[in-house]
Amino acid sequence: MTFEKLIAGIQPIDEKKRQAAMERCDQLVKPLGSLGKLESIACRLAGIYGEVCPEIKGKAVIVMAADNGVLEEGVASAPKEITAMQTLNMVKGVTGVMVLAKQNGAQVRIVDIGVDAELQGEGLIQEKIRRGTGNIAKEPAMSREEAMAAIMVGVRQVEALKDEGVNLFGTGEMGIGNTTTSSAIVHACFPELPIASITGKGAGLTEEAFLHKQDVIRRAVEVNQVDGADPLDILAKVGGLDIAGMVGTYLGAAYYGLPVVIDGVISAAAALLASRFAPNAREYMFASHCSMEPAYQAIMERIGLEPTLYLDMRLGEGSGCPIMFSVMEFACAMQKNMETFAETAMQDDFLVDIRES
Ligand SMILES: Cc1cc2ncn([C@H]3O[C@H](COP(=O)(O)O)[C@@H](O)[C@H]3O)c2cc1C
Ligand SMILES: O=C(O)c1cccnc1
Repeated sequence: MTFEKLIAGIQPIDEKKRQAAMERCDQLVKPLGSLGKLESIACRLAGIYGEVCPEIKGKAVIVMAADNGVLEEGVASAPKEITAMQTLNMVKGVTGVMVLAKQNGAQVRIVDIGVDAELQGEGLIQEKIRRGTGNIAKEPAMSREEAMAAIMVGVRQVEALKDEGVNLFGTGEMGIGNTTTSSAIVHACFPELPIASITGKGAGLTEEAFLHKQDVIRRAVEVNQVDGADPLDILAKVGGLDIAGMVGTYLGAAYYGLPVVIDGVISAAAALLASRFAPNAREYMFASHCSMEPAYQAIMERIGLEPTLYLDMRLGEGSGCPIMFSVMEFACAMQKNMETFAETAMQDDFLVDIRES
């Protein structure tokens, strides 16, 4: 598959099916709108799957692990080795996303797309484009070709899982320093926003290092002369391999007409770029929880998505996705298993009375 074919193949969702689902939802034995976001989730899933009563058959979070060269600027409290260590912990099944996914019954695919170490582990997918990226404060993270290759890694993961029966995806990552690259992407896309308003402390930082992180984000976009209108330029110059792989997950899911869940701020930065590559891709995205990182809200407001859950989470890894999968399963159960007033064979005049009260 070529990149051009991928982008050209991303179609809008089936609006007629979404409308038909809304009609059924409005007929269910409940006051109109009373199941809130479960209703809008079920109806958008109906438009995606082309079924009035959508059904989730298989779920997977795809975790992209990579190192970020910008770490040498002192923008993160954790050392680089944590990326490799935590990737192996994922393989062992003991990290946050692994435990939450197991609880939901979702599988997790862990992809080494650019960790700066030779990793081995059962089930670890080896798709290393290069060992870590360049330091974006001084040079591009990677070449355009490398960014494109990393996107296609994500697309191929979706393709393989789809063939195994997965029809709901989640995006995850592991890469120390990637809240810096995420904020740099947001700065390149929305230069009008003050950098302080789109920068957070990531996994934890001192006040002094936090101010320095803002300066690094400013310099990264300046030094690389990023073209804010070209998503590939942004991704290659100030992004990362982890984020590029996630862009591929979004675009792949949208190409195959399947829903995909956004986790935290890094995942949201990838969603932002994916929607710049293909505006229709946004219709396949579901926001899970509201990350505590400030750039998250800035992205969501601008791409027009609303977080579903407020859990004060700021872990990343894809940890919000399995929680959202459960919410989406509840939404499908509502749509399929509740009965309509007509199905329960109530009298029409009585029905009008109670529904209008
Ligand atoms: C032990 C540990 C486990 C993590 N799991 C996810 N992250 C999260 O923190 C990193 C981003 O934050 P920053 O930009 O500040 O480095 C990413 O790896 C993200 O997944 C972790 C971070 C740490 C330290
Ligand atoms: O929102 C996130 O995903 C996040 C926040 C802080 C650190 N790592 C991830």
